Amino acid sequence: MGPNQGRKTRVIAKIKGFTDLEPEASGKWISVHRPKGDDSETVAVSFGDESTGRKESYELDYCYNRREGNDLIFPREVKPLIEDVFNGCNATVMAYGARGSGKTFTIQGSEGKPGLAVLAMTEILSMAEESGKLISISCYEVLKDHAYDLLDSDRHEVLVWEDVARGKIQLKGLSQIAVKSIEEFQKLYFSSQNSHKQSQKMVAEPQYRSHKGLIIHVFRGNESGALPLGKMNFVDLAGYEDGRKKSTGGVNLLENNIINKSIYALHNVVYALNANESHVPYRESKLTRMLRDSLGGTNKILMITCLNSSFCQDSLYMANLASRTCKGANRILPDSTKKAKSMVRPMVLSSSSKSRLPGSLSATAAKQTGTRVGLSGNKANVKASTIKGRKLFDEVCHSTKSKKASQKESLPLEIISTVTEHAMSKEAKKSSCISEAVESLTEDQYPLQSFSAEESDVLVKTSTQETKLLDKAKVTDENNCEKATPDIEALSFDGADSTIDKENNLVFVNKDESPPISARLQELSNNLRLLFSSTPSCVEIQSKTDISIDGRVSSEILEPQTPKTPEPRLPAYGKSEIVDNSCSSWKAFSARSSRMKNSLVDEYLRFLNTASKEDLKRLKGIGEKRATYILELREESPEPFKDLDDLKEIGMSEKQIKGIMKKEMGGLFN
Ligand SMILES: Nc1ncnc2c1ncn2[C@@H]1O[C@H](COP(=O)(O)OP(=O)(O)OP(=O)(O)O)[C@@H](O)[C@H]1O
Repeated sequence: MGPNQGRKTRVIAKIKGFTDLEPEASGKWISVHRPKGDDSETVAVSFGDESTGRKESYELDYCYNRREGNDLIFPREVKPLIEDVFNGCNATVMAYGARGSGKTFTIQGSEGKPGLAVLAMTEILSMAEESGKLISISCYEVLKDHAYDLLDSDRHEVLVWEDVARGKIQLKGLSQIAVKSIEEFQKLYFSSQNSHKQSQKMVAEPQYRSHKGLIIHVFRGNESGALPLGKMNFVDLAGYEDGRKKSTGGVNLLENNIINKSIYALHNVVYALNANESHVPYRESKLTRMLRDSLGGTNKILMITCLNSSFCQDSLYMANLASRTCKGANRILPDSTKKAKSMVRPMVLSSSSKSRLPGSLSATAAKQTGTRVGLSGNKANVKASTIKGRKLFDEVCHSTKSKKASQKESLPLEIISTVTEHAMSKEAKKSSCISEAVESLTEDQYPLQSFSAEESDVLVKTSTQETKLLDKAKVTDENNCEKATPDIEALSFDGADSTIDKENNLVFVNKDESPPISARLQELSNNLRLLFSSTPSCVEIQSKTDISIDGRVSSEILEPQTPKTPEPRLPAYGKSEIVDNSCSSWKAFSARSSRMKNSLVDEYLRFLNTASKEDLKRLKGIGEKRATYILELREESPEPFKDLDDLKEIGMSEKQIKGIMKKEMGGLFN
């Protein structure tokens, strides 16, 4: 590694090697200037736009050119991280970039050209053999902010549980398989990454893209009692694509926005860590939540910006992003920032003084990046890059920072791994497997009463056992998410539409003060009455947006209305429904009761998002500690509870919520 060896994060780039489709001549638009050759502390990556003659430069820690492959990147960048892992740290190597920029080639590699993960595993296995360590792997995929286990043939969903009090992350339901040889690893790894078996959700998406992650766990001890030592993450992020392009190659725009948002979220986290900010916005995406215990503290991060070798506007955006993230490392680079102006602006490569990034966050991000981490050479902007508490890309303004959040970051993080039985090939099954589930608490073991104020010190289900490696048996985690998911899904929102709904809901959040609980209950009561009113069964029931936050129900809803011919519409919970005139009473009843259920869930979540601490404590199952934690979460994000899944953040299961709601709301029917 170069002179930045001591740094927590290194942001480098790799220009994709030429392929048959991209002849050498096409690579002139991008060049690298390394002032001190291989030992350069920083390098400048320049992009020339042949049509306008403009040139833009971005400063990064290093950049590998087209001819420098993984065999060179590995010993310089990745091998030192492996040593850290064997010394008890976690390390994360991430490749991101435009679509087709060589991310998979860099991380995974191809036949005969091993990627960084494969080279790392070869080294790790050899070090493990020498030092008597045990190795296992997990593979996952993050699709639309949901994680799935890639070592499981059903690709069940993986849940991320955080024990904030103890600083632990639990990837609930993620399989681990022990590996002893590189052949064994390659078989598992490649089949998990490249298999066309998809979860049901994925099948519904013809051109889905996802982030793919590999975790290499290193254990000390022996097979009858191993303890986690460190882990190494490799993440191949989904390809970036400007969401505002006219043609996105058939890619779903919403999906694209989610992907871009999570790429920004990752950079925000790395920037905040580099800048030693007191608040690190891990909660902005599933991926950053999953990686949380590998990113903070003394853990190491290597970010690899993959750049297309021929002209690609999206690669420019990525280089810009990388350069900004690089600046989080307490460095101010006035010269290079003066150079970079407008080339990163989408569509138009000219004259604005403020650099903008496209995508879902563009409106806000453009405004904020202009003033926060400017690349325009404006001194104030350069200064802004070192201001603590600021972010590169910020969708919502975070008004206050929680001191407690910073305390949380400093807590020791341990790995709690959950092992599920997997259904891999016979060969895979032969390999010995991490066998003992760390814990197998079921929801039933956490009765509602256990979350009283006095006993709420356990915020999430946590392990009381150490992860152990056993030689043969594989034990199923009875509490894996396969069991939990159907219930959750029954009440959760459709991913795509709920995003829109959630954003709209922000309008209704009263941030200034929490209405009295009586008003809130009145509002719930109105909702319930509405749902139980004698409206003819085939008349559309108004969506919740017709009910105002102050508890009044619009007269338009209460007044009896002439039954209309129903039309397709987008109700509060995202799915387009038509109430058919010919529907049976049972269907009508089911539709209503499911709306009622959704309405209650929504009201409950809204209450958690807005109520005062005192009011929160009045809810069953909340208590002092949980109420305090909820307020902390609200400081980090104005609306932390968007769906039932988010309640796991405060250690509440769906079953508990339903029970609580039954108790809270039951009185309204009396
Ligand atoms: N350094 C390289 N040398 C030669 N060929 C490469 C190199 N990097 C990538 N390629 C080739 O370019 C193509 C795209 O690469 P790859 O699939 O790694 O891109 P990607 O960024 O992962 O794409 P996506 O965004 O679709 O996931 C592949 O055919 C790959 O073999």
